[in-house]
Amino acid sequence: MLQYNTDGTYLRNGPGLWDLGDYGFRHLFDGYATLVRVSFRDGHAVGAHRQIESEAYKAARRHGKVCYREFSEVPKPDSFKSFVGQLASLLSGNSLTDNSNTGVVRLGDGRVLCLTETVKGSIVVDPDTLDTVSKFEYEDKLGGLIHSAHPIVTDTEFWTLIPDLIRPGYVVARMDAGSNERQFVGRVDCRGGPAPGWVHSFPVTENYVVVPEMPLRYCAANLLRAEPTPLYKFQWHLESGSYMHVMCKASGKIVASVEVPPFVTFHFINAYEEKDEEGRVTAIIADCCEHNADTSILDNLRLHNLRAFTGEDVLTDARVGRFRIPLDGSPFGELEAALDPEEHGRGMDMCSINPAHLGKEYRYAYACGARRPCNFPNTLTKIDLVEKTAKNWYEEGAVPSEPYFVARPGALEEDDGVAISMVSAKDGSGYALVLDAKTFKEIARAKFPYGLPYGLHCCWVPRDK
Ligand SMILES: CC1=C(/C=C/C(C)=C\C=C\C(C)=C\C=C\C=C(C)\C=C\C=O)C(C)(C)CCC1
Ligand SMILES: [Fe+2]
Repeated sequence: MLQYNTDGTYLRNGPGLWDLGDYGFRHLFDGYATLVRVSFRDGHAVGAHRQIESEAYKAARRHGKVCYREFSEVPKPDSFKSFVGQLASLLSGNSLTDNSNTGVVRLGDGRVLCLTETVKGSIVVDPDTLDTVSKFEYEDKLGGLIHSAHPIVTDTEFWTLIPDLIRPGYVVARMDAGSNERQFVGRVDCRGGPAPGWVHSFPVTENYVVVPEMPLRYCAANLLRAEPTPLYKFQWHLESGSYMHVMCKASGKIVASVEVPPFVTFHFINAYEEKDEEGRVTAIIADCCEHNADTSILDNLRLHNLRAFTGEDVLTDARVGRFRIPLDGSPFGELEAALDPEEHGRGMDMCSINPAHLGKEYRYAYACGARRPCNFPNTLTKIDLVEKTAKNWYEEGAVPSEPYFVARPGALEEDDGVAISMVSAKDGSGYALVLDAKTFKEIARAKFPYGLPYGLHCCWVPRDK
């Protein structure tokens, strides 16, 4: 029995199925999407889980093998002829996966969408039955085969970033709630390297979109390869430089483009406008889960490493990376740790905030941190960016997923609510964990009748909506 007075459904998406008969995937991000639901009602929790019926998943089930290009795996060409065929289908985007195993968002009009990095991998699901309802198809001419897996979604709009691999750059687009038509807002040309930097996510402020250009760049040749390369679909171009661009939401004009120290991030936490005493915007502050400019986190996440914890501390260090992007025309921006990474055990990823503070000044972030030695983030951490401290939750041998913040209805304070996570316990069982976001102490846990795989991102569907 849960003593928790917010009714609604917590949804979590992630790559949950890594085995096809005798064949096993090798990387965490390859798994076929598993959607989990925990519905809270009158103090009780009811759970369910289901595979998303993507074309990639259905074809793999039908043929007992990988049929589309996943994060690290690609279909094995049976012959040179079929390889040529694959090349053609890659150029058209046909061979790319629609395995929407990364995020789940509730759009302003109530539709629930599962997402990955491919545009075709946007799939509408039913949050009650977990049915795969339909493909989400854009009704515009913007095109693009890949996009940021994390759009910015509010009750009224949707912002997305589309990398352009042909003419290296990014297109920024927005879409009204209730529509399937993205509108072109503006374009950022890359300042370095042969291809755009990977944009798994990006932040916005009230008036600006921040476009990151990191030295971990998409690589067309790696997209074509049959075997996983050390950096999968990407290449590290330290020499290309790292940049942060700021685009005005209203005009689509670039108001700042600065060089910054090298960085590696999947997840931006939030961003806001820094103002002087007269209320003029002087800089953009953008925070992310930053892996100390080290790409080896991608290797850390190979299933072989995750399944073989030897007691050795192998998780690479991460921090809350805080960018300061000046708007006065200076050519350089800053990147520093927002707090001492020891506060959260030098592990930092899978973050959430109070959505009421999206794009605005904020104080708290919730994420997965580390208690060392470990091979994967194994704590939940509440970061106080003002005090520069962290409160940590830990249970021996447990692996918690993204702590997702849900505000208490009528809340006035930023941390008035709960953080919900799903935890895999040491004995293989699992439970949904509800932490008081203020104290970061456990309020309730609901045990599942069976263990569930690890998962990535979440959303909340309030009961009345
Ligand atoms: C990147 C491309 C593709 C696929 C991307 C996919 C399937 C997922 C990416 C997920 C990410 C980046 C998740 C990050 C999680 C980080 C964790 C758990 C960190 C923990 C460390 O502390 C396609 C779809 C194959 C297309 C090409 C590009
Ligand atoms: Fe993500």
